Amino acid sequence: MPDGQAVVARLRGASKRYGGTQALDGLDLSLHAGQVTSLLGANGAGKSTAVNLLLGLLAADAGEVSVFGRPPSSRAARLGTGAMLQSAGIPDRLRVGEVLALVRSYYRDPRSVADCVALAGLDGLLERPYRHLSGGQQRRVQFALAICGRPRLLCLDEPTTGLDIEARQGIWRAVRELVAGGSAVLLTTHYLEEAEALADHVAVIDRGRMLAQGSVAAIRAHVAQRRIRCVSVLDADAVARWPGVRQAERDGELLRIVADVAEPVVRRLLAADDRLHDLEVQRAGLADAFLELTRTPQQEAA
Ligand SMILES: Nc1ncnc2c1ncn2[C@@H]1O[C@H](COP(=O)(O)OP(=O)(O)OP(=O)(O)O)[C@@H](O)[C@H]1O
Repeated sequence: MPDGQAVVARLRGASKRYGGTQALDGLDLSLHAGQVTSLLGANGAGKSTAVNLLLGLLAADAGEVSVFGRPPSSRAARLGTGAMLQSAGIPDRLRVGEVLALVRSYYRDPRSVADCVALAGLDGLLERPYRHLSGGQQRRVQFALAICGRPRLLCLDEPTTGLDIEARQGIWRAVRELVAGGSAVLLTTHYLEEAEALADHVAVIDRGRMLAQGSVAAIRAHVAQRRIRCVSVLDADAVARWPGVRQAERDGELLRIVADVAEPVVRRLLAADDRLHDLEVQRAGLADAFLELTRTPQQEAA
């Protein structure tokens, strides 16, 4: 667990059931000031439910939920929390500048319009009716609304889905800036490279339970494997039987290998094929670790 930073929000043993579906099952999660926590999990794992509990939009059936030490539905928690959810509910007859003015008016010390425009990339959009914006532009407006109250807790539920690379990187820059200013950010995403780029802390959940949590490096360490790639004429099935090789397959002229430890396999490859070239070795990424963890749901938390 990250330490040294104040806990801003917490789920403790939180459970939530919808009819026959146990969406959250005793989940513990702490969000710390100045850190991005990325909540990862397959579709239906319970991520949005956790976010909705923190926002006070749903009540837990059991366990405790607190934001700044208070119930999420309290005024202090609501005014100190910004959120970007999967559905926005913005009155779409308004212009972007009008929506922003409306939401800014809720807060005592809102961020300036110029800051919101710069952080969310809204240049040239303030006069446009919200309903005429592209999906990606609407997401940027939603981000501006989430941050305009200078939230100490920012919940972003799949914020960059459908955004182009530039817009996505704009949101990443803004998140880094907010975190550097001390906000706690909860980010749910299916883009694992996004979690890899932003998260100080990663929590992987499955069927409403915590599977593993820790730094990106700690989660990656669940999978020690290396990926080896080279152009070689060696027979993939034969290589797959070498000691320490988990998997080998041919992809055109490429041989792709997954190995427990790279060096002995690389030595043997070079010895077996003196015309082998374009050799690359990569460590497992967060995506490999995520797949491994969610394939073996009984695995203990880190
Ligand atoms: N209002 C609801 N009524 C009934 N079941 C629901 C409701 N909301 C969520 N669920 C169920 O609860 C489980 C968790 O849903 P949740 O939306 O929290 O998952 P998620 O991890 O956010 O998924 P995704 O990645 O698809 O957004 C799912 O099985 C979902 O079908």
